[in-house]
Amino acid sequence: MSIIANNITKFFGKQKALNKVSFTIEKGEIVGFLGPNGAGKSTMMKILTTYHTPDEGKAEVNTFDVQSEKKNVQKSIGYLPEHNPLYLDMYVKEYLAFNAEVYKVDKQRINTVIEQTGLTPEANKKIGQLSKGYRQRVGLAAALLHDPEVLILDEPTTGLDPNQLLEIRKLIREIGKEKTILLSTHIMKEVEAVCDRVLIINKGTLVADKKLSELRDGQDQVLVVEFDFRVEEAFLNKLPHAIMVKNIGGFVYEITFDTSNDMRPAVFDFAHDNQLKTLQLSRKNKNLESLFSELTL
Ligand SMILES: Nc1ncnc2c1ncn2[C@@H]1O[C@H](COP(=O)(O)OP(=O)(O)OP(=O)(O)O)[C@@H](O)[C@H]1O
Repeated sequence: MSIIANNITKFFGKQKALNKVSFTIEKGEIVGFLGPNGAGKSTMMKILTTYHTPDEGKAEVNTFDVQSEKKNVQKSIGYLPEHNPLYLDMYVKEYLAFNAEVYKVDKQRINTVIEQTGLTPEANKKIGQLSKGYRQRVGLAAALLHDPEVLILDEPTTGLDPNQLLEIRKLIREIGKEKTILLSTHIMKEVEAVCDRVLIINKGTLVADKKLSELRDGQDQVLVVEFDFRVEEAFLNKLPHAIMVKNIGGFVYEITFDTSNDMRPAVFDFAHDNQLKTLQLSRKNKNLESLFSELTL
C-alpha cells in the first residue's frame, strides 16, 4: 500500500478541519481528492507530506509513519503545493539545480525530469518568462527530482487555460503510469479525465471512496446534445430509453437514458432523420456529479 490514512483528525484551534478520515491508496493508482472549498483536502495532503501533524490517527506513506519517520516519508513523496512557489528570476535549469542541491539529488536527474515533464524547449528560459502551464511543469519537475514513489498534487491545474489544462492532465496521466498519485481538485471533469478512483471529502469528513469504473458502469446515462434548432422536449422523449429531457439553455439538451449502452449513435440518427443538425454530442458522467452534489450539500 502506498498511502494509508487511518482515522485522521486535525483541529485548527476549535475548528475540526479533518474528522476521522480513513483511506488507503495502492501503488500505481491515480486518486482524485474531490471536495468543495475548505473541505480539508490541503490539510490532509499536508499531513501526508509531514507539514502538519495529525491530532488523532495515523498515516503512512510508502510504509513509513508520517510522524515518527518524517525523513523517509519526505523521500518517498514529491509534492506540488497549491500555490507552487517558484523563483521567477531563476532559469529553469538553475532552479532545478538549486533544488537538486538542497535535496542532495544527483545532478543527472535534472535532464531526466526536464525531458519527462516536456520542459526541454523552455529549459533555458527564466521561470518568470514561462506560461502558467510551463511553470506548473517546473513545479512537477522539481517534485520528481528525487524520483519519489508517490506524488501529491494540490490543485495542479488551477489557473490554467483550457489547452494548458489538457496538457498538464496528459502529463499527469503519463507520470501516473509509474507513480502513485493523489491529486486534489474541485473539478469533476478532472477526476473523470485523469483518475482511477475518487475520494470525496466534505466538511472534514470522507463521504465517498469509489472507483471511476463503478461510477461509469451505473445504469443511467446522460448525454448533452446541441441541435441547430429548438426541439420540443416531448419530441426528444421519443428516443428509445429516454427517461428525462431537460433544456439547459439555447438549443442544448440534457437527455437521460435508462441504459448503459452508448446512445450517441441513436441520438445522431434521430437528429438526422428529423432534419436537425447535431452541433455537439457528449456523454456526461451523471453519477459522479450527482454523487458529488448529494454528498457535499
Ligand atoms: N493553518 C490553518 N490555520 C487555521 N485554519 C486552517 C489552516 N489551514 C486550513 N484551515 C482551515 O481548515 C479547513 C480546511 O481547509 P483546507 O485548506 O484543508 O481545505 P481545502 O479542501 O484544501 O480547500 P480549498 O479547495 O479551498 O483549497 C478550512 O476551514 C480552513 O479555513
